[in-house]
Amino acid sequence: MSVMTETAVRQRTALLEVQDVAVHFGGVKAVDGISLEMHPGKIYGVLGPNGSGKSTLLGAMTRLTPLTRGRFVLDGHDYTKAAARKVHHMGIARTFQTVRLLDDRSVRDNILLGQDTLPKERRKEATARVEEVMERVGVREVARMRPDELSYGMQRRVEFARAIIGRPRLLLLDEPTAGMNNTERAEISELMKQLLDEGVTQFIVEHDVQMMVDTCDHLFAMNFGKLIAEGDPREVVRHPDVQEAYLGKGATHA
Ligand SMILES: Nc1ncnc2c1ncn2[C@@H]1O[C@H](COP(=O)(O)OP(=O)(O)OP(=O)(O)O)[C@@H](O)[C@H]1O
Repeated sequence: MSVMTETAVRQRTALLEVQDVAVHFGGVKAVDGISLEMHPGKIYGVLGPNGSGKSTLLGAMTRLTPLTRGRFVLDGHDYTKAAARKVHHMGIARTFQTVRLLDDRSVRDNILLGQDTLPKERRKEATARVEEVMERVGVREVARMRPDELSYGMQRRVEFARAIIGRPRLLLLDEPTAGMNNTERAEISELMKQLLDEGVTQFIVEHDVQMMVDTCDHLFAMNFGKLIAEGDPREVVRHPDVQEAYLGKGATHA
């Protein structure tokens, strides 16, 4: 048997394993038996038409949405039954498709909000980092303002800052560039690449196919709650089932 270095062992271990996950809402099979793996140091994306189950999958991964069946394993630890708060502590953070900020708190307080439940040391560390994080996502000048005084694009940046302040290992982004102009989109893509360099594995739900091809290392495609393709982004968007499901029959893209 060959002796593997520690690095080789780590590379073989998936950061996140999703095993036969299903989420049914009554008769609606929003997620219907998804199995996938994400490895450290990559940007993953999921494409799929409206209602194909992308956001539900993301909600299930963070344990905010109850599972019908399946398992989640983060770095070898099964967290299928863990509370959402615990999952956050384990290093999974997310942004939401619709901005969820508190309008009676400042931008700065909103960014720190999710840290309340962390152990004291990690909370202190997050507070010490808040200026740097605000600078990074471009909201430092509006730190004292309330979210409802900001443009939608700025509100999305605040959400992004809130998700990265705790240094997650896995960052789940639900349509991070929705409502943004091209310059802002490019800035978010750049920020994602920087985070990747710092070792933050990412999973993005996004309808912007070109951005997904440009940004992601690996794409998943969903339809009717199932995985219909995965692999190299350019190959996935050319896959006949993806073309038909997502891009419309006869469409060509990328
Ligand atoms: N809380 C819920 N109760 C009942 N049905 C739900 C619930 N959440 C989602 N669904 C249904 O589950 C299916 C998948 O929805 P989901 O929002 O996950 O899709 P999506 O791929 O993220 O869509 P979009 O691209 O429009 O955001 C849809 O049919 C939706 O109506």
